[in-house]
Parts: sequence; C-alpha cells; structure tokens
Amino acid sequence: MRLHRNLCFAVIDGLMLIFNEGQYADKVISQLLKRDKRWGARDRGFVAETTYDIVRWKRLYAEIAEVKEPFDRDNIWRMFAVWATLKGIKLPDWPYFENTPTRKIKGKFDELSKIRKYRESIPDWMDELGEKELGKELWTKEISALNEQADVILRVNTLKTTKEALQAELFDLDFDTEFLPNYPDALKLKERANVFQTEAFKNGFFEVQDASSQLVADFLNVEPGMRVVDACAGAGGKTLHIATLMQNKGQVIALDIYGNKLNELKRRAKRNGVFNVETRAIETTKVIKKLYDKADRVLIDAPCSGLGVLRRNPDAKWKLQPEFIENIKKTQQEILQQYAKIVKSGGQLVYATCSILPSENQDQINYFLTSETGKDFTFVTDKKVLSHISGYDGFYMALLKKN
Ligand SMILES: C[S@@+](CC[C@H](N)C(=O)[O-])C[C@H]1O[C@@H](n2cnc3c(N)ncnc32)[C@H](O)[C@@H]1O
Repeated sequence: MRLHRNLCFAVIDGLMLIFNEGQYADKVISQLLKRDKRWGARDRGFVAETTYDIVRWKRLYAEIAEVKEPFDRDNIWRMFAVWATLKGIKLPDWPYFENTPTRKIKGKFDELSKIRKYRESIPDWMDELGEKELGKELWTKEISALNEQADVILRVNTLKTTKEALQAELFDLDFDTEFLPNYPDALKLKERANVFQTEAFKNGFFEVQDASSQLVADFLNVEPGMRVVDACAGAGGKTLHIATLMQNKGQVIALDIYGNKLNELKRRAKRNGVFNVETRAIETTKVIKKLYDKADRVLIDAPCSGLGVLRRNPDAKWKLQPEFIENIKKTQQEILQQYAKIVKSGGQLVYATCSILPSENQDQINYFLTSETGKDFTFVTDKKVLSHISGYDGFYMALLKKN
C-alpha cells in the first residue's frame, strides 16, 4: 500500500479533533469524507478505517510512540508511523517519518502485547471492571473480539422486498452478500462498502443493523394487531423492525426523552413504508403514566455503557468513565421500575442492552424481580450475547411475563 499525503493529512486532522477536542469519531469522519469530492471508495475507506484504527489502538500506539496526552501534531504523526509500521506499510520519505525506529516499534509491540490492557488498548479501570464482572477467561476473549472491525450487516425490510430479491439487486451493483443462519432478516456484506448511496437504501429496502441487535425485536414475540410500546426508541432501529414484524398492523408507540431522535425515527419510518408507529417525546412523567396497563408488549432498550458495541464505537473506550456506568445503572433500574407498569396483565416485557456487563444485565433483572413492581412479573428466558461467541455485537435481552 502507498500512502497518499492528502489522505494522511485528513487522518491526522481528524485525530486531532477526536483526541484533543473530544469530538465523536463517527461525526469527525463523516465531515472528513466531505473534504474532497474526487476521493473514490478506496480513499474514503482509507481515511475512515485508518482513523478508527488509531482511535481503537490509542493507548498501545501512544505507549509505543512514547507520546503522552494532550497530543500535538508531531505526536499524532508518531502514532501514525506506529500504525503504518505494524501494518507493514513502507514509510515514504516525508519529514514526519524521519528517524522512525522501525525495529524498536516492533520490539515494543511484542513486549507490550504480553499485558492485556496494552495489547487490547483499554484504560486500567475498564480492564479491571471487565475481569471483575466476566472473569479472566471470558473477559480476555471478549475484549479481544470487541477490538475487531465489525461486519456490515443489513436488515431486510420485508414490508418492501425479500432477502433473495435484495441480494440479487445488490449483486447487480457489485455488492456481494450472504445469508446468516439464525438471523432470518439479515444479509452480510462480504466486503465493507458504503451502501447508503444505493437506490435500494433510498427506497427503504433495508436498514444497516448489527445481527445481535436484530435478535431483540424477534425476542419480543410481537403479532400483527398488538399494541406495543418501544420505551427507549431513539432513532428507531428496533421500532422499525417491530413494526415490520407486525406487518404494519396494530400500533407501535415509540418513546424517548429526546424529540430529535424521534424525528429521525419518523424520517426512517417513511422511507421504510412503516405507518403504524406513533412517536411521543417523554417531556413529563404523564406520558408514561397514561400508558400504564395498556400494552401487550413493552421493549426497554435501555441506555447503557455500550461496552458490547466497542467494535463500531472504539472512541467509547476513551470517552466512557466508571462514574457514568454507575449512574446509568441507576437510570436502568428506574426505567425498569417505571416503564414495566405499561405492560398489561398477561403481556410481555423485554429488557435489552448493548452491554456485556452482568451488572447492567441479569443483575438488573434479578433486582427488579424482587422489587414491589417486579413481583407481578415472571422471568421467562434471557440471552447473553458475547461478541467472541456470536461474532457480532455484545448484547443482553431478558423476556418477562406479567402475571
Ligand atoms: C440503546 S439506545 C436506544 C436505541 C434504539 N432503541 C435503537 O434500536 O436504535 C437508548 C435510548 O434511551 C433513551 N433514553 C435515555 N434515558 C431515557 C429515559 N429515561 N426514558 C426513555 N428513554 C431514555 C436515549 O435517548 C436512547 O435513545
């Protein structure tokens, strides 16, 4: 691979914003990709993937490059040189790479790779928490899987097309895909690509949604004609799936505390040909109270640490703080206590997170079941999805039934 100066500059500029200004990697990258209209798919791929890679391996590369935060531009070039050296890329004759100690870089990499927190490039507190919650063996395997690049998975919109028809349509555009056994609506891209430009996407034939996330709507056992409340709907990844499984029949009420996310949900619903969703922003507790005992099914896709989705959000390793996790656990229990009351007698509740920590998952459910509100519920089953076993995001989902 040959390095191109303007693409490398884009990566360095992006990393300055992510590391020093606290900006989100996905937002920075989408801005960077608008920089030059002449960039082709390969150039764009280089900018996005290199930036993500250096964000992912920040601690390891900084340690090897012997640089400390806050990073100046030279520090970031040194980390870039570490990235390129470890990838086996020949460094061009640019001033930034003068005196790059190639052999020393490889030696330090081998030495640091013996220590998990450096090898996996994570903060000390995260390494300790992961081991405490999952045990040494599972955490070691899981954090390694969470550092891999995520596949691009599509969820076929069965309101508009079939898996076979979409596969054929994408194949004609040179996007090769495969079915995933056990994920009925999923298509996996054999190679990463930007599928958002396709007519198929614009026509709402699919959404991009990780395979583990696609399990959640199925877990809720919805049927056409039901009244379903998606209580933490966000921009509606799961709401759309639920509405689709209900074949547009019945009602899905999508709630969130952020109205702007629900506006995005409405745009997506339109594209998907989904018209049985009503959005309600939770501005006061009245919105919830009005729904008590009214729903056949309730999904609580709770706010969480996001530790199961580090593959697609590597900067969360550096943004997350232990205090945030402690606070979000309190919010999770409050949400469970309040929103469970929306389920009517005989109805079902799914509590889900994209976390792999038992304290955000089964421990929350166990606590809930012993509480006053929880006494009305029976535990049916749960799924603990670990990335190193499934190959997809880490997730948790529990199904409860109201007596
Ligand atoms: C895991 S995300 C939801 C993702 C979404 N269900 C999807 O599939 O795309 C959690 C959501 O909970 C929302 N949230 C946070 N606190 C909440 C609360 N107290 N009540 C309802 N929603 C809340 C957040 O705004 C966020 O959109």
